[in-house]
Parts: sequence; structure tokens; C-alpha cells
Amino acid sequence: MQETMETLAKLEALLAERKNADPDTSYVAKLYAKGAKKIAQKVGEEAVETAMAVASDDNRELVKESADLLFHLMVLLEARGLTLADVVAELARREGLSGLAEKANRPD
Ligand SMILES: N=c1c2ncn([C@@H]3O[C@H](COP(=O)(O)OP(=O)(O)OP(=O)(O)O)[C@@H](O)[C@H]3O)c2ncn1[C@@H]1O[C@H](COP(=O)(O)O)[C@@H](O)[C@H]1O
Repeated sequence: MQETMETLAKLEALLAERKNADPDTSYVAKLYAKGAKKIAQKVGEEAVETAMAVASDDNRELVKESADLLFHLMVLLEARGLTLADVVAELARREGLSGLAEKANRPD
């Protein structure tokens, strides 16, 4: 788990650095130069490829396509000045909400 978080943090730092890179030498800088709407389109394509990988019944392919999807989603978030921490904070908020909902459904 810690290794997962470290890898994501390193990638996020690299994506932030690439905001100042030359689009001719960096794929990520090229994506930033195209703008958030184009990056979002790429996220959509990768999401479709991820879904299609399920049909192939090949988990290795599913992992590869999921990596492409997560990577492009992180680039999109960075392009909009957001981070994975913002997304995780939303998930944590929902967990809090479901905790409240469970309490509300519990008879006293
Ligand atoms: N994790 C990735 C990563 N995953 C996927 N990709 C690229 O995402 C693209 C995947 O899109 P496709 O499969 O559709 O391939 P494509 O047809 O070439 O893409 P398009 O021309 O359609 O955009 C490929 O070009 C991959 O090389 C990535 N490119 C970069 N990274 C990371 O980002 C870092 C910075 O990259 P640069 O900005 O290139 O230095 C790298 O060190 C890596 O850690």
C-alpha cells in the first residue's frame, strides 16, 4: 500500500514538473499544450479500452489499460490544478456520508 502511494506521489510530482517542459520532448507536456478538453477525450478513449479489455478476459491487458486510464486521468487533474488528494478527499467525504446513512437507518 505504501509503495502504491509512493509511486502515485512520484508520478504526480513528475506530471507537475512537466508543466514547464517542451512539448517536443515530453508526451505529458504535449498533452497539456492540447488543453483539458483534448486530455478529457483521451481519458474517455482509455476508459473504453479498459472496458474492452474486460471482454478479452485477459487480466494483463486490463492492468495495462487501467494504467493508461489512471495516468491520463492524473494528467487531466493536473491540467485543471487538481490532485489525487482532491479525489481521495471526496471519497473520504462519501465514506463519512455513508457512515451517517448507516446510523440513520439503525433503529435506536
Ligand atoms: N505513465 C506514463 C504513460 N502511460 C502511457 N503513456 C503514453 O500514453 C500513450 C498511450 O496512448 P495510446 O495507447 O493511445 O498511444 P498513442 O496512439 O501513441 O497516443 P495518441 O497519439 O493517440 O495520444 C502512449 O504514447 C504512452 O507512451 C505514458 N507516458 C508517460 N508516462 C509517465 O509520464 C512520465 C513523463 O512522460 P514524458 O512527459 O513523456 O517525459 C514518464 O516518465 C512516465 O512515468
